[in-house]
Amino acid sequence: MDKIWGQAREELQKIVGADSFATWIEPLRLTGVSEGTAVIACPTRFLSDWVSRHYSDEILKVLDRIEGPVHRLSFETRSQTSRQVTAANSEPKRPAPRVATAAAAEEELTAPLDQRFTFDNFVVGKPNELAHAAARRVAEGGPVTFNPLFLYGGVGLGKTHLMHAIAREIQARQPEAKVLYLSAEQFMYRFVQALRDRTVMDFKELFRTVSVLMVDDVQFIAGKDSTQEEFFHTFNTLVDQGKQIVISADRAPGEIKDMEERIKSRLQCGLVVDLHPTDYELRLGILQSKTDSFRLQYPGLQLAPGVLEFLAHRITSNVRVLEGALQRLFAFASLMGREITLDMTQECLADILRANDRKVSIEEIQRKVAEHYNIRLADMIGPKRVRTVARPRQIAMYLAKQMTSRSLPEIGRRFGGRDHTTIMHGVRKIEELRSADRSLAEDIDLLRRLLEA
Ligand SMILES: Nc1ncnc2c1ncn2[C@@H]1O[C@H](COP(=O)(O)OP(=O)(O)OP(=O)(O)O)[C@@H](O)[C@H]1O
Repeated sequence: MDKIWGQAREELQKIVGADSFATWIEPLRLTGVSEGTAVIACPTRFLSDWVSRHYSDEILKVLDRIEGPVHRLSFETRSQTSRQVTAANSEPKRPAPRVATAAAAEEELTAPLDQRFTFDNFVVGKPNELAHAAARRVAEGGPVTFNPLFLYGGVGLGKTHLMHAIAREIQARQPEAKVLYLSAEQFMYRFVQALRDRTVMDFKELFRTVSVLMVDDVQFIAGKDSTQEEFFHTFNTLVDQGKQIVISADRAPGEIKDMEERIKSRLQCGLVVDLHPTDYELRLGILQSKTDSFRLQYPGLQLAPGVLEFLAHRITSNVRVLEGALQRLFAFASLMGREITLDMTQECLADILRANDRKVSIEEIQRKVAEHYNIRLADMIGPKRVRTVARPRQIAMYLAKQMTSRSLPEIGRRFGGRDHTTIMHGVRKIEELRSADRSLAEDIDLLRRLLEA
């Protein structure tokens, strides 16, 4: 069974994506297949409900392909108290009314925490230091100083990572504390289910007995009136009882449209902190930290100097994209059995690099470098070979290769019709010098920053 499930997991990861896979599919196990029914063990009822509603088609298709006819999924939760069956092309069965104990029900409610999202793995830099410090403070427990802690920021900047890290840390420090972590979407889903099953009182009771409530992506309930109402009451009760609440969203409370004013104002009562877009240093730090873990996964892979710096400069959209790019690069290099070089990086990540292209032109680069080294712009394209001119020219070639998506022959044309091998030589020369000559490396960083500004 493990072999079949191993294969199925690989396929499912490709279909649903790494994040959803880690959250929803990773905790599942296939325990048997008989007469067209695959039995899947699931740690909580909440997870099995969610998976059967959102991923049963994908799981059925994959198992059917690998294992032969599979028409139905049967989910077994750890307690074995219930079995939920989902058939292909049919609506999921309505779960039977529950008479679970409070502890079991709570376990069902809490969304699974991603093992990778810990404080240790979170790289701190200027843009996220305040959010990180606040998250740490909440995770340490002790008297509640700000309630709620409201974390917000753009896509993929680490909100969920910090939320999971807080939840894990509190659980580790105070095993008796009831930490309830879930997304606002899951909150709504459970609330609607409670309405349908007429178990709203249980739902209320459950939420109101937790020690720490953490709700991710709260903007999701904007415009969902009855869910907002319920959320508001839960929120107030917990705050009144001095229980810690942690909320995340993709924007500041005041900017969430279709959210009731009273909720917005409640959300702003504690500490509101912003995860700012990453800067170069933070991106480089994250890449270095991820590279350390990839090195364990792909032992023996060589990484040429300058590749991480190149990625940190060129991929500025968000950390998820940055991570994905690095992952692809390591997987590609390991398949090819080759060192990760700048050329390979550009080839393998062409699509991501294009999407992140900051559109610095070669002319701008030449102008800035000429200004910086106090040489004439005409010398950038001219034939002079004295070092005081040739070195800045090579630096400009290097920056053109790193900061634009132009090919070597194209760059050559902009440098007075030079051959692509001359450009390649220039780029290599600067790569070598960069690692040996600190002041040159600093000069290049400064130039790059000026060009990015
Ligand atoms: N400072 C950081 N250090 C290490 N990894 C980070 C950091 N910031 C983000 N990441 C990683 O980037 C990825 C995206 O982060 P996360 O899911 O927390 O983003 P988010 O802000 O919740 O995004 P969304 O708005 O899409 O929900 C995760 O894999 C996370 O581990």
